Amino acid sequence: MAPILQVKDLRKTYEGGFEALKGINLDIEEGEILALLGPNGAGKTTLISTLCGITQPTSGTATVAGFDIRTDYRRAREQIGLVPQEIHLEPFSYVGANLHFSRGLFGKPRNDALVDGLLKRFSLYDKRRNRVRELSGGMKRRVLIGKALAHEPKVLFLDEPTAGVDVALRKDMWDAVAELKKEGVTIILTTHYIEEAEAMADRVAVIRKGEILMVEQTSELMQRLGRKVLTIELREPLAGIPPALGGLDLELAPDGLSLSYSYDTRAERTGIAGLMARVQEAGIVLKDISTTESTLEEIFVDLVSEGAQ
Ligand SMILES: Nc1ncnc2c1ncn2[C@@H]1O[C@H](COP(=O)(O)OP(=O)(O)OP(=O)(O)O)[C@@H](O)[C@H]1O
Repeated sequence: MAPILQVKDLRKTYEGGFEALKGINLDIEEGEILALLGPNGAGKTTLISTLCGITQPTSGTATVAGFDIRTDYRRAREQIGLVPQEIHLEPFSYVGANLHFSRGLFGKPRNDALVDGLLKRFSLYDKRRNRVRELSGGMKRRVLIGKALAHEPKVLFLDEPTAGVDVALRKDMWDAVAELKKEGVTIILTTHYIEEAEAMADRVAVIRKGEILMVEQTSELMQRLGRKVLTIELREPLAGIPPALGGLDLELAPDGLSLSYSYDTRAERTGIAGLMARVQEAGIVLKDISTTESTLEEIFVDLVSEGAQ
């Protein structure tokens, strides 16, 4: 099956000459969750806005469910639900009406059951007759998601869905996204919360200065770039790293009670066996050993700073 979203050499140069997108290529399969990660100003919002027809690309093509975003704009846009970064809602409008109205904008017939279902899913049903201005910030954000889904789009863009949202609501949002995925909705989200990408996304695309540095399965990215740290807890504190362990990439904790050794999981030889033999030879008594893997956050920071050099 053809990818639901196909982006080919998409470029955007803003008036004034700033190149915000420098030839983006990206294919997204139906039902996939892709996290778009990148530092401030990387071009994430520009990419989303371009795909949604809010911003005109300078060159390149993109299709949504086979419809070209330029030559078949209306039909392409119909396939998309957009949850923008900023909350734009008319304060005096009613919650339920927002969803009905949004559906109507796409020329879809009124569907009370569908709108009620969305209101219930996002715990807004009891508030359906309230005005937007009576809602909390988190509730408003949920109205935005309900609105974006009211015309039954195939692809949902979430531009930083959980920015400024408390932990409980963030978890709710993750659950809602997981449920939408089960229904076959394709989701592209931008986030600064890297644990969010790690928890939800099937693939992660890293974008920096208008270019995609990499797109990879979340699990493979972790494995490919992941480093592990072996921590050796000691029975007796060490004042310094003993000469017998010199030349190894070791760090001693400030309290002298643990040594940590960072190694590449991809390497043919991790050096762990040699390290352990030397620890034993040096007469160091161990209390415990553990390993930890780098989080996506660490990988991401590494990648972005590597690119910056
Ligand atoms: N209308 C515009 N005119 C000129 N430059 C713009 C315009 N909109 C965005 N830019 C520039 O394009 C670059 C990419 O911005 P964009 O908003 O796409 O980044 P982002 O990755 O979404 O950032 P953030 O994480 O901060 O939301 C930035 O350098 C920004 O200043």
